Amino acid sequence: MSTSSSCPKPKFRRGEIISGFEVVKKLGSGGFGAVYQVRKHGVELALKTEFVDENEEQTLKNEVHMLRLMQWSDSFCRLYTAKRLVWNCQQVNIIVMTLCDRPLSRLRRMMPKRHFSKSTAARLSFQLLEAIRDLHHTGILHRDVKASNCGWHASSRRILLFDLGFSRKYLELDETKSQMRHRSARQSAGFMGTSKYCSVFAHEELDQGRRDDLWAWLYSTVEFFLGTLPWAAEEKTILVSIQKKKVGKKLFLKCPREIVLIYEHVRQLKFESCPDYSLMFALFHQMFTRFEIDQSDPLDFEEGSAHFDKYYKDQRSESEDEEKETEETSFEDLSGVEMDEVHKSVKEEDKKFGRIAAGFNRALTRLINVKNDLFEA
Ligand SMILES: Nc1ncnc2c1ncn2[C@@H]1O[C@H](COP(=O)(O)OP(=O)(O)OP(=O)(O)O)[C@@H](O)[C@H]1O
Repeated sequence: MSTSSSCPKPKFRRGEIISGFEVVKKLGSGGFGAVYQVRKHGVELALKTEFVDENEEQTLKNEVHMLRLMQWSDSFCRLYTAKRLVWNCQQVNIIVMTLCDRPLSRLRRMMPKRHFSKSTAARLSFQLLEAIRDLHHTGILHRDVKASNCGWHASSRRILLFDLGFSRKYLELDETKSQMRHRSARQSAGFMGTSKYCSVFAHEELDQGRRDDLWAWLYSTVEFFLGTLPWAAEEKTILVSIQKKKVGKKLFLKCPREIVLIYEHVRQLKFESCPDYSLMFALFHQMFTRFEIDQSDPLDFEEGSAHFDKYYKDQRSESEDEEKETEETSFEDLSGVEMDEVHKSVKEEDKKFGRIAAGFNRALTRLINVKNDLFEA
C-alpha cells in the first residue's frame, strides 16, 4: 500500500515542449502523476504524466484505458492523445485531455462557510451523480469519488469526473451465456479510496461495488450542502469509520429531505445491487421544483451569481500546496487491477462493455484523432 505524493514525477519546465505541447504551468500532482496546463495551436489542455517503471504501478495505463471507454459521456474529459515517450533519458507516459477550470473542492472552500448555496449544491450533486451513473453503465467503478477529483468545465457548464487511475471494471464476460455478469467479491480487496469519503465497507477492505461510489458521492454531497463532515478533523481512519457507522441517518437530516430518501435507498444496497438511478434522479427533480431551481441560473462561482463578485472574481488560484486538503488517499496493491490487460485489443474490451458505448467511442475517437499507442513502447 502506498500513499499520496510517494513517488517521483516528471518535472516539466514552463515553456518546455512535450510531444508538441507547450507547458504553461503545473496544476498539481497526485499519488502517482503530475498534471500540467499545456497549449497547442492556441488550445489549452491538461497533460498528466508519470514515470514508466516496469516494477511499479502505472496508473495512467489504467486511466487512459478507462477514459477511452468513457468518451461517449459528457461527464468525462475528452482524450486527445496518450503516449509513451523518452524525456531526459527516462520513459514517461503522458495523456492529454480537456482542461478543467478548478476542482470542485477548491470552489467549495472559496465560499464563506465552505459550502455552496442550496441551488448550486443540488445541481452539482446531480451532475456528479450523472457522471457516476455513466461510469457504472459502462461497467466501471471509480473507487475514489470526491470533489477534488471533479473539475468544473465552464464552457459546457459541466462537472467532469477525473482521476480514473484506480477505477476498475465490475463486469466480466460469462463465456457460457455470452453475457456480462457482476464479478464476484474478492475475499480481501485492500483499502482503496479516501478515508474521509469512502464507504464503511471500503474501510473494512471489502471489495467495492456500485454502492461504494454512491456512498462517497453521498458524503461529498453533504459537504456541498453543509460545508463539512463530522470526521473532517479525525486523522485515524478507524475512528472515521466508527463515526460513519454511528452517525447513520442523522448526518443527512440537515440536507434537503430528498437526500435523506436517497440515503435510505443507498443504505440497503448490497455488493452486487444495481442502484435505482431513476429513483435518485426523480428525487432530484422533485428537489429542483421544491426549491424553484432554474438550471439556467448562474452557479455560485459563475458570473451573475450573488457570490461571484465577492468570493470568486478576483481570487487567484491557490498554490499547489494550499490546494490539497488533508485527505489521506491510500491505494490497494495494484496487482488486482491487471495492468497488462491494457495492452490487449481495445476492440475486444469495447465489445464486452456494450455496443452503444463502443460505437460512440469509435466515432469520437475518429473525430478527435486520438493517437492510440496506449503506452506501447
Ligand atoms: N483535466 C484536468 N484539468 C484541470 N486540472 C486537472 C485535470 N486533471 C487533474 N487536474 C488537477 O491536477 C491535480 C492533480 O490531479 P491528480 O488526479 O493527479 O491527483 P489528485 O487527485 O490530486 O491525487 P490522487 O491521484 O493522489 O488522488 C489536482 O489538483 C487536479 O484537480
